[in-house]
Amino acid sequence: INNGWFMEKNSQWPGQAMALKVEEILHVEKSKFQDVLVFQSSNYGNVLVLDGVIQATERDEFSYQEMITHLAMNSHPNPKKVLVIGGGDGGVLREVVKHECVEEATLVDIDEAVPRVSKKYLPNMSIGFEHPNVKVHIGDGLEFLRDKTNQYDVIITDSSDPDGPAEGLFGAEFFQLLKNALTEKGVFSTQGECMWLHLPLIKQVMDFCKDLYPRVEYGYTCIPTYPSGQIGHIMCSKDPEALIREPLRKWTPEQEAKLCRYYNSEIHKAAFILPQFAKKVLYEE
Ligand SMILES: NCCCN[C@H]1CC[C@H](N)CC1
Repeated sequence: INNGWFMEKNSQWPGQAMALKVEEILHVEKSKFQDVLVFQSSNYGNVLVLDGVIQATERDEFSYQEMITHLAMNSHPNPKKVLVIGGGDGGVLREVVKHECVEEATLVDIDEAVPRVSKKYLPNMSIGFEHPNVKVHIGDGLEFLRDKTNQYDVIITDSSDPDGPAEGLFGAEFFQLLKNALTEKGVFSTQGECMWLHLPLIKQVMDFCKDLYPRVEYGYTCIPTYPSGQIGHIMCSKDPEALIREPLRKWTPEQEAKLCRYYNSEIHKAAFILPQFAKKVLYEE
């Protein structure tokens, strides 16, 4: 932070940087896995930063949390058991429990510091931990999955970037373990990175998913404070009949208005309409 500005300079997005004006630094710590920073920004509320990378701001986090969750949840006929890998700030859990069919939502995050810091500085996200059907497990998502078979209807991998503790969540082994852990019509969504910055990585992940799943899609959302203002979700289903690109389940417009600030059944479909440069790389035969 210099002369009152935080700048998200990082080798994963060379030559560019998101900058946010800092009102007050609220928390600085080195956890077992990463540097943790929380600051109050002038115009985006409180901001959570891990290893110098913006993870969530109070002003725009809903875009990412709603889309990574509801694109998957509304692509499953009746999701009762849900697993969240990463997501230690609680935002995805907050979205998962909006679906009344959910009987159990388990969250696995490797770093106990993230839920702890989120509960203190991001109350509108950590509210996700308060639901009675929620269980939290601190540990490595990859290890957690090793002995799970046919257990989860939806798995959401809300990770940081591959450069850091989340590295294993972008590898081929992880997607095989996900497949074992999912039930017959299981659906997963991942933090699928940005089409302006990571197209080769997205292509690589989708290609090894295509060997494992009959349905593989990339859907995206707009979010001002993530690099290049856009982030996607790689979504797969074990059900060859699954649509994914259109919601299988819908709330009424009234429910949508009450429950969501970003997601609705129309933008569910729009999320999978890609610009030519991305469609060509990700879906070329
Ligand atoms: N719930 C926290 C979201 C983590 N996902 C982010 C996606 C964009 C990345 N540059 C940083 C992590």
